[in-house]
Amino acid sequence: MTTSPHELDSADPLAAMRDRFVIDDDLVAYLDGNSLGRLPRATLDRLAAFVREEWGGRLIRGWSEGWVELPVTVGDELGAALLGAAAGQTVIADSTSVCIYKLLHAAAGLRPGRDEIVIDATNFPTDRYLVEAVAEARGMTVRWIEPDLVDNVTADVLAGALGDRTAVVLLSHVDYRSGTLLDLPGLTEAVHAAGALVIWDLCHSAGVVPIALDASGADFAVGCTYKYVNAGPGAPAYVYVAQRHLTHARQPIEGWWSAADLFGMSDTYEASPSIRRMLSGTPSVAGILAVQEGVRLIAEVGVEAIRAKSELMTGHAIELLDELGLELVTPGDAALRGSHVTVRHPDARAITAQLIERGVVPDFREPDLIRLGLSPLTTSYAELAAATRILGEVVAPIG
Ligand SMILES: Cc1ncc(COP(=O)(O)O)c(C=O)c1O
Ligand SMILES: Nc1c(O)cccc1C(=O)C[C@H](N)C(=O)O
Repeated sequence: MTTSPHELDSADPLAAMRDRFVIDDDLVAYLDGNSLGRLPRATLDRLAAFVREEWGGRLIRGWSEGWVELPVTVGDELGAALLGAAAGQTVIADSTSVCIYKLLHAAAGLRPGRDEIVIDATNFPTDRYLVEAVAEARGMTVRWIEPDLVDNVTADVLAGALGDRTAVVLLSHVDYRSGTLLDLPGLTEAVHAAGALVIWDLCHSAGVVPIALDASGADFAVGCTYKYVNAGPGAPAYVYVAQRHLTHARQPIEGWWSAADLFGMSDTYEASPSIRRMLSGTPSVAGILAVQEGVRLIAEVGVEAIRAKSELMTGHAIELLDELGLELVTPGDAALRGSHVTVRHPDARAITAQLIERGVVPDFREPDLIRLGLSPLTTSYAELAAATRILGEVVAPIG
């Protein structure tokens, strides 16, 4: 006999976390937490208090009462809870795209004499566009890897692209379409063996997949906070720079916030010796506070527990989708996938529109993919069951 969604929710050790989020929408199922996570109740209170008391009450004094340090203190919290990063290597800043731009320049600058940037053709558009832009600006060449969408960047595929011209490799830890999880330690080692540096885009893995950047010897990493970190639309991103690169890495938007003495108003620029050198201008205090609340919720239960639920839930989703006879483009092996599951269907766009009409929110990705994001802190088995039941009703007449 199959286990009911109610029984699965009752047995879920993270089920109570759902109550820590605002869930007052009219949806049957929200399966898009991998694009925009739900609003934590703590964030609602924290931001209201910040606006009223800190901004409203303290005004400019807030900068010397803690705001200036926030990018680094919250960066350290995020690094410790989500990235396996010791303090002093992670900072909250800008958007993922801007941070990727900074890191590509910084990494390329550390490998003078090498003129290739390697990236896979399946990577997220902003990553691909920025690699092209930075390569052009620096007179470098883009070396494209063309992996299979499901297998994605394996050691073999990457090996064929690396050589003594490789300066930098940019990889996404979890593929935004297939959900394939790459071997971060293994691929990092392969890049290093070629004498190159690696930048990891952790957008679709941080908060749902345990990550050990320090232990893996990763050079650089970047990611957004509005997905599994639940920090809200447009919340700032984070940048990780391994300690050993900190004093040498130079980024291209050096402003007063990356300078050694922020309020020194010096005539000449001297980069901060700390991770602050990755900042540029005034950060969004409200945005960083939202990141802090999201990180604290994850830290409370730990990424390992989140991953355990994610593996079970994505496995359960795959079973339900298999029963509907749908084609999956997500690895069947839990060790090889992140926390979203993707279906390929020629009518994916129309199906997604019908699902949304019936209160089920997944997302559609060009050209024929429907992505179901399972966010372990907020997604219930009841939601997943309702979504797949409705999906079955929608696809049945189409075939
Ligand atoms: C893998 C990946 N990288 C980068 C981004 C874009 O980052 P942003 O728009 O926050 O700069 C996203 C999602 O939007 C993404 O999924
Ligand atoms: N960042 C987004 C946005 O500003 C608008 C709509 C969606 C997004 C997303 O995050 C998309 C997401 N990265 C994806 O994997 O497709």
